[in-house]
Amino acid sequence: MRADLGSLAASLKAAPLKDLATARAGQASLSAAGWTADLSRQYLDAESDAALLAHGAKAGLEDAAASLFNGDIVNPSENRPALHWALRAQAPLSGEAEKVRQSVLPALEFARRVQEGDIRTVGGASYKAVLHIGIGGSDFGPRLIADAFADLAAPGIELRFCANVDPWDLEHALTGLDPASTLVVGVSKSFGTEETLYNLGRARKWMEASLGAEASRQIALVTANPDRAKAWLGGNDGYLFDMPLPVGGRFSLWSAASLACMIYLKAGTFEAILKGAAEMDAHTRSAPLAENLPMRLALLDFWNASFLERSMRVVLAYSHRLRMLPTYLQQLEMESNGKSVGPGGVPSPYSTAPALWGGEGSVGQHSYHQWLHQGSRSVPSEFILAPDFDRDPEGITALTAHALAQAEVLANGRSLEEVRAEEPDLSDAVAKQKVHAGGRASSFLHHKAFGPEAFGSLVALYEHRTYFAGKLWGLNPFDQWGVERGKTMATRLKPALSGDGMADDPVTASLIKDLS
Ligand SMILES: O=P(O)(O)OC[C@H]1O[C@H](O)[C@H](O)[C@@H](O)[C@@H]1O
Repeated sequence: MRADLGSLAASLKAAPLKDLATARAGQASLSAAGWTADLSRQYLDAESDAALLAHGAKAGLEDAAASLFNGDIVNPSENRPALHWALRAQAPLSGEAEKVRQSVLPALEFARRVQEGDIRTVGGASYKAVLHIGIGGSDFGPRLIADAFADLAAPGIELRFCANVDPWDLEHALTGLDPASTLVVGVSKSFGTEETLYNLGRARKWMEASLGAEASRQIALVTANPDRAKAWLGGNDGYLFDMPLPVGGRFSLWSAASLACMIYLKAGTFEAILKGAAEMDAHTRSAPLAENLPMRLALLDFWNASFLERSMRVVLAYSHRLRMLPTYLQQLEMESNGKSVGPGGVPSPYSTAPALWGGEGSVGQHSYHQWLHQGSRSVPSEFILAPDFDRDPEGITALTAHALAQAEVLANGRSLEEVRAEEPDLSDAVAKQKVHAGGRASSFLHHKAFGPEAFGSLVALYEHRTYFAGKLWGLNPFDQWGVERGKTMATRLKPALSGDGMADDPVTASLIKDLS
C-alpha cells in the first residue's frame, strides 16, 4: 500500500493545485460538532483520496477509536489507557473512566464556592486574584482557555500565569498582587517538575512573608502524585485536587488542571467547553472513517508529512480568541508525535510529525505570510476562521475576506502574465518579483457560532487527530522520552555552573567560562 501512496503522491506533487482544487471544490468538505473543514486545496484527487482512506482502514483507525473509548491500553510505555475524553463525558461511565470523569467535579465545586465567597482567604475575605503555576501540559491549556474567553471572566478576580524558571516570570506575575487576597494554584501531574516546584516555593515564601505558616491555606495543588504534594505542604493545610494518571499532561486541560480557569470564568463556561468536547467525542467514536473529521485530518497529516515530504504545517487562526492555539498545538502534536521510534522499539518507516507553527490572522499577514507566499518552501497552511460573526460587520467582513484571499493566493499564485496584464507599466525586474508561485496547499476550517462549546470541540478534534496520526506513523503519542534527556543534563551541569567541577563538553565548558 505504501508504494501505491508513494507513486500517487509523486504524480500529484507536480500537478497544478488550482486544477486539483477546482475538481474537488464543494466536494471535499466534512463537518463535525458545528465545525466544517474544506480540504479541497490539498494535493489530493479522487484516486489518492480513496487510496488514503483504504490505508486508514487497513491501519485500523476505527479500531483505534474503539480502543481509546473502551479504555484499552493505548499508552504501552506506561501500560495505561488514555482517558482524557472521560473528563468531558456528559453521563456517568464505568470503571476507571468513571473515576476520571468524577475527578473534575471537586474542582468545579471548589471554583463555584470561591466565586460565591464561600471559600475565603486566611483573613476571611473574598479572593481577588488567582496565580496559576505550572508548565507544559500543566500550563498551555489553561492559558489558552483564559485568553480565549477573557470577556467571560467572573467579576472581581484577576488571573495570572507563571511557567518559566526564569525568576522574572514569577516576579512579573506577582506584580501588583496582594498575598492576602491571592490563591496560588500549583499544577504538576508528577509534582516533580523543577520549574513548577521552584516557582511554587518562591510563591509560598512571598505569601508567608505576610501570612506566616497559614500561607498554605491559600494554596491549591493539582497533581497525580498527592504524596509528593503533601510532603511539599509539610503537614500544613492546603487544597489538593486530582489529576488522574490515565490523563496525559498535554491532554489535561479538561481536568482540575484548569482549576484557575474555572475560578476565573463565569459559572457554566467551563462546563460548556466540556460539553463541546463531548460532542466531538461522540462524532469521533461513531462516524465512519470516510466521514470522520479527526481521522480524515490525521490521514491528511500522514499524507503531507510522509508522502509529500512537507516538514512543516502552519496554523493560521483567524480569531483573536484563538491566537494562542498554535502554541498549544505545538505541545499537543509535536510532543505527542515528534518521535521516530514506536512501541517495542520499532522505527517508524515514515517521516513523522511536521514542525507546527503559526499565529493569529490577520496579524501574521504583516509578517511571515510573505514567507508563505514567496519563500522557497511550500508549506501546507490550516486556516481556522472562527471570529464572533455577530460582531461589527465591517471587521468581520474584512477578516473573512483576508482569510479567503490568503488561501486563494497561496493556492493559485500569480503568474508573470497576470502581473503584466494587471500592471503593464512595471519593469521586467519588478514584475518578476511580484510573481507568486502558488501551489501552496491549505485546509479551511470554520465555525459559524464560535464560543466555549465550539472551542471544546475544536481542541478535542485536534486531540483525536493527533492520536490517529500517531497510529498511522506507528508511534505512541502518549509518552515523551525525548524530554527527559535535557532535564538530566541540566541537573548534571548545575555543579559546573557553581564552580564545582567542569562540564565534559568543550563548548559547554567554554560557555560556562564566559558566563562566570
Ligand atoms: O505536569 P508536570 O508533571 O509538572 O509536567 C509538566 C510537563 O513537563 C514534562 O517535561 C513534559 O514534557 C510535559 O508533557 C509535561 O506537561
